[in-house]
Amino acid sequence: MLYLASKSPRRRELLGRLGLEFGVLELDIPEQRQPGEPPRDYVCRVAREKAGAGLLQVLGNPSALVLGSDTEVVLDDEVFGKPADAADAAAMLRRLSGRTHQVISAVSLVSSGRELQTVSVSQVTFDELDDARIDAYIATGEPFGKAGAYAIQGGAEIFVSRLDGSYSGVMGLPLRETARLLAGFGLGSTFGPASGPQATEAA
Ligand SMILES: Cc1cn([C@H]2C[C@H](O)[C@@H](COP(=O)(O)OP(=O)(O)OP(=O)(O)O)O2)c(=O)[nH]c1=O
Repeated sequence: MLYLASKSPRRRELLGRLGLEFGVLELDIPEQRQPGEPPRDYVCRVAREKAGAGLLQVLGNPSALVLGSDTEVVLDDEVFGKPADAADAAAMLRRLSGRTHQVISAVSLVSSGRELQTVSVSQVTFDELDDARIDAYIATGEPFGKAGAYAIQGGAEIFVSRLDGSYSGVMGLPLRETARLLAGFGLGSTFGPASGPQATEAA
C-alpha cells in the first residue's frame, strides 16, 4: 500500500495524476536548516524525515511504502521556505524579482528496509516585479504556504520568463522523477517507466 506523507493538496493532486491508489498521512515535521547545511542536502534530509515519520505511523502494515517530499526555493545559497507573514512574502518576492533562482524538490520513498530518493532542480527566472505588483499578488493570499512565496501553478505563472526543469517539481512533486522512483519499487502506472534508473539507493 502506497502512502503520501503530506498535508499539501498540490502533492495529493500531482501524485493522483500517476493513476495509482494511495492513502494520505498528515504529519508536522519541523523544517529547520542546520547552520552551513547545503540547500540540496537540507531538502533531501527533510524529504527523508517526512517519509520516515510517515513510515512510523504505518509500521503495522509490513507492505507499506511511504512517499515524502520537500520543496525549497534557493537564491544565492539562501533557502526561502514558506513566508511567515506578508512582510516576509514581500521581502522574498523583491529578492526574486528580475533574477534566476533554483527550486529544489526532493522525493523519498521508504519501506521497512529500503529507501530510494530523487532530487529535481529547476531554474526559474522572474521578470522585474515592482512593489505594486508584489503587493497585489500578496493580497490574493496565494504566497502563503508556498516556498518562495509564489505558486507557479497560480497567478505567479505570469512572473516567470523562463523555466528550465520540471514544472511539477516547482509545484512540489516532480512527476517524471517520482514515477521512476515508484518503478524502482515495482509500482508503475500503465504509462510509467519500467524501472527507476534515476533513483539513488539511500544508505
Ligand atoms: C515554488 C512553489 C512551491 N509550492 C508549494 C509546494 C509545497 O506545498 C510548498 C513548499 O513547502 P513544503 O514544506 O515542501 O511542503 P508543505 O509544507 O506544503 O507540505 P508537506 O510538508 O506536508 O508535504 O510550496 C507551490 O505550490 N508552487 C510553487 O510554485
